[in-house]
Amino acid sequence: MPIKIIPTKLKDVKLVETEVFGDHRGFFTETFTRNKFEEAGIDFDFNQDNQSLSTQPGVLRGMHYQLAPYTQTKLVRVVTGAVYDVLVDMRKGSPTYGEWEGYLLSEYNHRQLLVPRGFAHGFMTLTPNVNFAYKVDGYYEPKADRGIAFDDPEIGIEWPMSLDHLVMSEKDQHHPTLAEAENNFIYGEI
Ligand SMILES: Cc1cn([C@H]2C[C@H](O)[C@@H](COP(=O)(O)OP(=O)(O)O[C@H]3O[C@H](C)C(=O)[C@H](O)[C@H]3O)O2)c(=O)[nH]c1=O
Repeated sequence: MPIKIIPTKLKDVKLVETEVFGDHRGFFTETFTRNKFEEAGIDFDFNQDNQSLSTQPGVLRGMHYQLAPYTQTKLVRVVTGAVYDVLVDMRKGSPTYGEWEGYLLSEYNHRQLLVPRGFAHGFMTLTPNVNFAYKVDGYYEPKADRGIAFDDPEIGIEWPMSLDHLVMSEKDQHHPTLAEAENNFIYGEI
């Protein structure tokens, strides 16, 4: 079965579903198969694999990106648990610049999300013990690591849980707004 691609409201952002083989033991799925993904139009030279564990519901990581030339395409998925995954289009000139969209990714729907370069990415955990795994096609570069505020009123992300008791890193509590943020993304040039 070919990879199923589900388009989204945001330009160039895709949800991805691979074939899941369930049986009395559980399930098997190929989470990444280069030729099948290429046939589906997802052709990136992933060079780093990441995993994070978030132990509680209400952990919010984001909204992160790396400045050019250290931008990253990300292929993200949830191994255990469930998250509300959110993207913001930061590409100046994009038809969806400044817009956001959220996606339910979980161990149950097996959905993956392709995050193009030039998007801020974050997620809120909906369950305990969320193992979040993702591939990137650009190495981590601390000097290019940036973020925008998860609660930027001009973006207006509608998170599914109360913002009163979030579990966040110190840096994620103090990002600038999109309007204030350092941003060198030009649509069509990254
Ligand atoms: C991202 C990254 C981090 N680190 C180190 C840096 C820190 O000492 C530690 C935790 O990093 P951070 O707090 O940035 O981790 P997250 O909050 O999960 O950030 C990630 O989560 C959001 C949702 C993303 O989309 C990004 O991939 C990434 O920013 O891992 C590395 O050594 N390599 C890396 O590639």
